[in-house]
This record gives sequence, structure tokens and C-alpha cells, in this order.
Amino acid sequence: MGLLLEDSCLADTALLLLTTIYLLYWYGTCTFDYWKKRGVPEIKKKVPFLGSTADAVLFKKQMNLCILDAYRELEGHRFGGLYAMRTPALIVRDPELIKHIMVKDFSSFTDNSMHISEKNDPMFAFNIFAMKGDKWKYARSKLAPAFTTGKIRNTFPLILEVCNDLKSHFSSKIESKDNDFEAHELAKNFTTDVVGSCAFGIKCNSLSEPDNQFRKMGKEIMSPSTLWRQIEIALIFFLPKIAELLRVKFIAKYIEEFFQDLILKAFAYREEHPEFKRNDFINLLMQLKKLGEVEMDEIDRKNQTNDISLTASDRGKIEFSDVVLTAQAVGFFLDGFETSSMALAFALHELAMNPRIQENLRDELRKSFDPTDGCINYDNIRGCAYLDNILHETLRIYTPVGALARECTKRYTIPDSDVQIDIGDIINIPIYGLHQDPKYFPNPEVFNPDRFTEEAKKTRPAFTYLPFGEGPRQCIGFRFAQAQVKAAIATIVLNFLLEPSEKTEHPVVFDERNFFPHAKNGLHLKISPL
Ligand code: HEM
Repeated sequence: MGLLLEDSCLADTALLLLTTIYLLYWYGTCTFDYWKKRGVPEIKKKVPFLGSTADAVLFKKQMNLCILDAYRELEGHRFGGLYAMRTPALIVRDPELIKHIMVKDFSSFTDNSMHISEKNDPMFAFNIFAMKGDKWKYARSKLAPAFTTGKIRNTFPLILEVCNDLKSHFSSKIESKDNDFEAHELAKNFTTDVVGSCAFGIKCNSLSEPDNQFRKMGKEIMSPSTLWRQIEIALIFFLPKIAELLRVKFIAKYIEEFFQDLILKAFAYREEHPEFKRNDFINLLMQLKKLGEVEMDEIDRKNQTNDISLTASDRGKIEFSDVVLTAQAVGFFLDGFETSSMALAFALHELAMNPRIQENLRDELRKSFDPTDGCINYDNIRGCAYLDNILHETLRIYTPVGALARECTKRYTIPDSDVQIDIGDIINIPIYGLHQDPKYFPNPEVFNPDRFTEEAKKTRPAFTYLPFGEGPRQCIGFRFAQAQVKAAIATIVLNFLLEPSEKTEHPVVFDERNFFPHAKNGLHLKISPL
């Protein structure tokens, strides 16, 4: 009798276990026929729960390389399906179709696929990258005048101050015969100081004191130090509904408070001292707070770009409260910090690996800058075509944002097909795949800035080179990013010789544990006097 009871208990447990396994398996795979049902070709790899992104989620491959695999597998197709974990996404390969999605038919794809709660995580939710629909349009139209050529020109002297610190930093290293440096760490310290000065109005000296509080807080946002924070951030990106339910925040409370405090103190000081003038982002945020808009000068008006003229209705009107304003300054970390640091670090790496390119750049810089006043200024740096090409080629090979995920906001039929895209469907723009396609960039692994001469650009289709995205949602900070990265490169190349060190690894091996393309073993270089 006892044995019989035990047997039936075991059978019940086994049945329960099998049912649970079956249900879990069903849940982990039930979306995997989405593209097949629509007659869309798709990526073969579909791991339960992890979909086509299993290699990235399991840290087997860096995200950009996963994007490249998917892009290559769909060779010969204009578009195809993949599964970002369980979520179906349509990867679009055809540049003409990409143009439709990003520009011509933008009204069907106005949002990035990101769901962040304003209540729970305001500093991330009010970053315009995460904002949606009319609210995004309103915020973007109000913030765009803060990023014009004229505004960057005004801010440029602050960037140059940090460049001078960079020069002194290297000079004292050379003096003390410590010629080796890790380019990514250096670039992060440089970018932190630029963000501190230009966006928060403070001097943080991360180049000489890399352990300062501002640097530490910036680090916490983008590279959380504890495993628990890493899990929380993975939840926000991969399981946003659960993250919201658990009230997980991307910007942790203590970080939020730190930056909020800095901004409020800066506002208070400037209100008490109206004679204090500084051409930084705080100044522009204060205009937004007081006047409801950022003032535009004659040059801004003359060069009015698409994004400034974006007409926003009052339907999306938001109040530029202290939290919303702080979120814009924190955006320099969220959107601009990793991206710009990577661009600078990899550019230095390639210049060290390519002495002829470095020498040509030095020639161009020497001709462009007047050595008597020793001054780099915004206009002559913008006029350096070769420097521009070097930055573009760096962003092609080491694309910081390897793919974009847009959400369909209005039902759409793909031109020249009968495939319907429904509201909520995700569109993936495989930027890194395009940048590595030999059809557009022959010998894609070779660093060759001449791909970006005016003549060379004419030989390939538009929408095949997209490091800053395109259309109304294009990177709002692209001019600022280029200004700071170019100023740092020019400062270094004009004053020092860059060379590989004994520890340099080339080609770079990407760290599979990092969402962004980081060098697994660092970017070790050597600096010497000229
Ligand atoms: C090399 C550096 C940078 C790269 C490669 C980069 C790249 C990008 C890309 C690919 C996008 C998405 C564009 C799209 O959806 O079409 C983007 C958006 C954005 N970027 Fe950047 N970025 C850089 C630096 C910066 C900087 C310095 C800022 C300063 C605040 C910034 C602020 C933003 C913002 C706010 C958005 C969202 C725009 C919107 O959705 O309306 N970025 N960036």
C-alpha cells in the first residue's frame, strides 16, 4: 500500500515536471513562427527564450558581431526576421528600404523600441532617446537649438581647456618616462571632463584624478560595478515589463540624486550671480526653464536644420521641470559618453597602427592651425577633411551603436512587397552589417580613411553608412561628439607621436561580455615627443 502511494506520488511529480517543462518550452518558443507565417525569410538560429540573440545574451559573441552574422545570413534578401530573445524583429538590409523607414515613411516608425516608466525611472524616461510620439517631438524641437553649429562653436573653448589638460597629462607622463597608456581609459577620462565642463559646468580633472566622484558616478551609469546592477540593467532591456513591475531603474536613486544636486546648485549659483557667464549646456537649460526655449542667434536661424524646424504640437507638451532638465544633462553620459570615448580610443589605436596616415594627418593639422597662436578653433577643425575622414572610418570599423531598433507606430506595408508591419513590430537597422558589407566598403577590415573622400562617397548608395543614425531621430549630439573627438585627436597628433606598445593587440578582439564594442584586452599604446 505504502509503495503504491509512493509510486503515484512520483508519477504525479513527474507529470507536473513534464507539464512545467512543456509549458516553459512552449512559452520560450511560441513566438518563433511569427515571420514564417508572414512569408518572411528568417535567421535559422532560434534558441528557446534566447531567440536569435542567444550568442549575445550568453556572452559568447559581442553584439555587433551577432548583428553582422544575422546581416550576412540574410544575404540576397531585402529584409528578414530574427528573434531578439522572444520578440520578433524585422532586420532590414536594403538601403532604399532603410531610407523609407528612417526618413520618407518616418511617421510609421517614430519611436525607438524602449519602454521606460516616467514615474519609476524619470531620468532615463526623459532622455529623448527613450521618449515617444508627440512628447518626443516636442522635447526634440525644444532641445535641438542647443546642439547647433553656433552653440558648439560657443562651447568649443571649454573643450579646448580639457585638451590642454590632456596635453599636460601626456607631457608629464613623458617627463616621468611613463610612455605607455591604455587609450580607452584615457578617452573615458577625457570625455568625463568634457561632459563635466560642458554639460554640468564643473571641472573634474579626471585625467589627473581618475577616482574623483563625478567620474565614479559616470562609471556607475554606464558600467555598473555590481552583478546585481548588471542583472537589473539586463532586465530593463530584455524584460522591460518585469523590470517595471519590480520598479527597477536604469539610473539608480543615488546617481539620480547626485546629478540632480549638481544641476540645482549650478542653477542656484547662476541665479544669484547673474554676472556669471559661461557658454555651456547649463546656460541653455536655464534658458529653457525661464523662457520655454533655447535662444537662437542669426547663424542658428540661417543654418536651420530639419530638426530645428520640426513642428511640434502642444499635444506633446511637457514641462521642463528640474528632473526633466537634469535628464538632458545626464543624457551626455547616457548617449554621448561611451560612444564618444570609443570613437576617440579606436581612432588613436588606428593612428598608432598606421604611421603613414598619422603623418598625413599631422601635415594637414599643421597647415590648418596657425602655430604662432597655437590655437585650434572650431572652424579650422571642421575644415580638416582628412581628420573628418579618419573619424568616419573609425566609426565605420568600430561602430559604437551597431544596430537601431525602431518600433512601428502606424500600420505599414513594405514597398514592393505584400508584407505588413503591424503597430508594435520592431524594425532592426543593422548599421554594423552595412558598414562591414564588401559591396559598399571593399576589404571592410582595412582602415582606409580615403573611403570618405567626396568622390568615394558618391560611389556607394546612401543609407549604407549610419554611425549617427538618420532622419528626424538622428543623433542630436553628433556635432558635439565630432567636435570633442576631433579636438582631442588634433591635440595629441600635433604634439606627440603615437605608436603601438609591446602590449598592443591588432586586430582588436572584441569583449564578448560588453554590449558595446570594447577591446577585450584594452587598447595599449605608447606616446613619445615629436
Ligand atoms: C561618436 C559619438 C556618438 C555616436 C556614434 C552616436 C550615435 C547615435 C545613434 C546611432 C543614435 C540613434 C539615431 C537614430 O535613431 O537614428 C543616437 C541618438 C542620440 N544621441 Fe548620439 N551618438 C554619439 C554621441 C552623442 C553625444 C555626445 C550626445 C550628447 C548629448 C548624444 C545624444 C544623443 C541623443 C539625445 C539621441 C536620441 C535622439 C532622438 O531620439 O531624438 N549622442 N546617437
